[in-house]
Amino acid sequence: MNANQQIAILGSGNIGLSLAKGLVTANICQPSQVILTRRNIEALAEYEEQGYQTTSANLKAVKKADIVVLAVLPQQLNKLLDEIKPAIKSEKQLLVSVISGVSCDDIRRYLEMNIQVVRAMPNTAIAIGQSMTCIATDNGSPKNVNLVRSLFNTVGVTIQINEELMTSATALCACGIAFFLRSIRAASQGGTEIGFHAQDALRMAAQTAKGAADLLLQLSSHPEQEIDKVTSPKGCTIAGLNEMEHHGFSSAMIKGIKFSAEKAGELYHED
Ligand SMILES: NC(=O)C1=CN([C@@H]2O[C@H](COP(=O)(O)OP(=O)(O)OC[C@H]3O[C@@H](n4cnc5c(N)ncnc54)[C@H](O)[C@@H]3O)[C@@H](O)[C@H]2O)C=CC1
Ligand SMILES: O=C(O)[C@@H]1CCC=N1
Repeated sequence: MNANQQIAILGSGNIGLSLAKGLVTANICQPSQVILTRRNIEALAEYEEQGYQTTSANLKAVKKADIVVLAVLPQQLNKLLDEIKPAIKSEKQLLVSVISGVSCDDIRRYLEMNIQVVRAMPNTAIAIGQSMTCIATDNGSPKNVNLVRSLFNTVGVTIQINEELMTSATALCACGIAFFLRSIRAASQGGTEIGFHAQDALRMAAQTAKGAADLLLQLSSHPEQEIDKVTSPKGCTIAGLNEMEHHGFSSAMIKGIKFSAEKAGELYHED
């Protein structure tokens, strides 16, 4: 972003604030170029002290912004769109939506406007520059898609996918943070039961998970290839692994991800 541009994040909750922190930490913009909105702006006091613009006035924020990020819950979106519609100029702003289960077309239809919309599905690791962000659009120009990708590339890794796969991307990557965290937590609980203090067990489990992920990412290898290197014949790894599989370890993860993807597809249109 150049120094004159401003980005408005409408709905500065968990993911909106993670995005703001990530962009500032990566030096993409100064806090003063980021307008954070939230209904209760007292919750943003610490951000205001750090130099971010904070307001509950979405309309004013949109008027000032070049890039508008929609970051409210799916069920809060229509009310927000009603509020900001008068300030949206298709030739001025780019709309970026991180909202699960809402298509680019849903947004255009609701606004009754032919504005470019690019969807981005980050995860909360964006706050530390480690997001896996999936990008999709049905009418964004290559220039705008590249702009959004370049923003999110500074706070992790991006991949462009077909929009139909965005609910799947939500389950695998955005919800995925919680799934992997729960498995690390479970490993640490096992570690405590076999003798480590809880704090040590958690650190040991987290670093082991990080090492496992990096083996795949840095060596471009397959999990089973790396697993084969750990499982000594008649050893304790294969014994533990098979015991986990007898209890449905892989199956639980697969079923959970499928269920999560189904739910992601229903979030906007339910109730
Ligand atoms: N939390 C996550 O890891 C991810 C969330 N998402 C999507 O991002 C969106 C937000 O999720 P979270 O940050 O988890 O929810 P959240 O509830 O933490 O944040 C939403 C924020 O929007 C604010 N808000 C609601 N209506 C508003 C309005 N009219 N004007 C201004 N602010 C308003 C709420 O006060 C709240 O702070 C959802 O659509 C979710 O599907 C996408 C990827 C990852
Ligand atoms: O749980 C949710 O609905 C949101 C979407 C992806 C991550 N959190």
